[in-house]
Amino acid sequence: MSFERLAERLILHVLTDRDWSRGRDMLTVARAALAGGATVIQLRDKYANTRDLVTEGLALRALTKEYGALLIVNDRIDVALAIDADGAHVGQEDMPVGSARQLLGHERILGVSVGSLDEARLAVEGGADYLGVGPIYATRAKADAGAPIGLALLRELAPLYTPPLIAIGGITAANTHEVRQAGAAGIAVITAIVNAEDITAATQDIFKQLY
Ligand SMILES: Cc1ncc(COP(=O)(O)OP(=O)(O)O)c(N)n1
Ligand SMILES: Cc1ncsc1CCOP(=O)(O)O
Ligand SMILES: [Mg+2]
Repeated sequence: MSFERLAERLILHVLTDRDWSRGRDMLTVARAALAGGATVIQLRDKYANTRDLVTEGLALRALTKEYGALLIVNDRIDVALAIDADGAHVGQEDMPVGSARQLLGHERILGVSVGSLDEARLAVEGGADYLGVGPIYATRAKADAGAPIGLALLRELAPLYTPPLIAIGGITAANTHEVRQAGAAGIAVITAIVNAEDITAATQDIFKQLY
C-alpha cells in the first residue's frame, strides 16, 4: 500500500479503553465509533489476559471487516498475528521496532510511538509504517504519558519523513483542525470518543473536522 493510501486509511484511530468507556463493552464502543466514521480500531486493553485478548480481538476482527476498517493491536505482536489483525502498535517501552517488524513481516502495518526527533528517526529507520506522535495535549487516559509536547514536533517531522504522522493525546473536535494543519495525516483518540455519551455522534463531530 502506498503511504498516501495508508494515510487515508489511518485518518481516524479510536483506541479501546475499559476505564473510560462508562461500563460499555468494547464491542459496543467499537461498533458505535465505526458507525461514526472511525477508520481504525486499536485494540488497547491493559487488563485482559492473553486468552481474553485473543477472544476480544477475534470479535473486533469480524466487526472491523464488516465496516471496512483496519484493526491494529496495541503492544502485542503475538496477538496481532493470532487474530490476523492488520497491524500492531508499539511504544518506546514495548518490543523494539526492528524486532517487531521481523515478527510482523512486511504485509502488516507497524505503528511506533514517538515523542522526539531522535525517536522518530529510529522508528523510521526500523521500518515503521506510521508514527504515533504525542502526547500533543494533556491526556487523562495515560498516566505515564509525560508532559504534552504541543504541535512543534509534528511541524518538524512533516517535511522530513514519508510515514504518516498520527497525532495522539488530548485530541478533540476543537483541536483536530490545528493538529492536521501542523502536519498530522491522522489522529488517535480515546476519551473524546469512548467516554462520550453518544459515541457515534462524537466520532462524527471529530470526523467532520478532519476534512
Ligand atoms: C496511534 C498511537 N500512538 C501512540 C500510542 C501510545 O503507545 P505507547 O506509548 O506504547 O502507550 P500505550 O498505548 O501502550 O499505553 C498508541 N497506543 N497509539
Ligand atoms: C495512549 C496514549 N499515548 C499518548 S497519549 C495517550 C492517551 C490518549 O487518550 P486521549 O485521547 O483521551 O487523550
Ligand atoms: Mg505500548
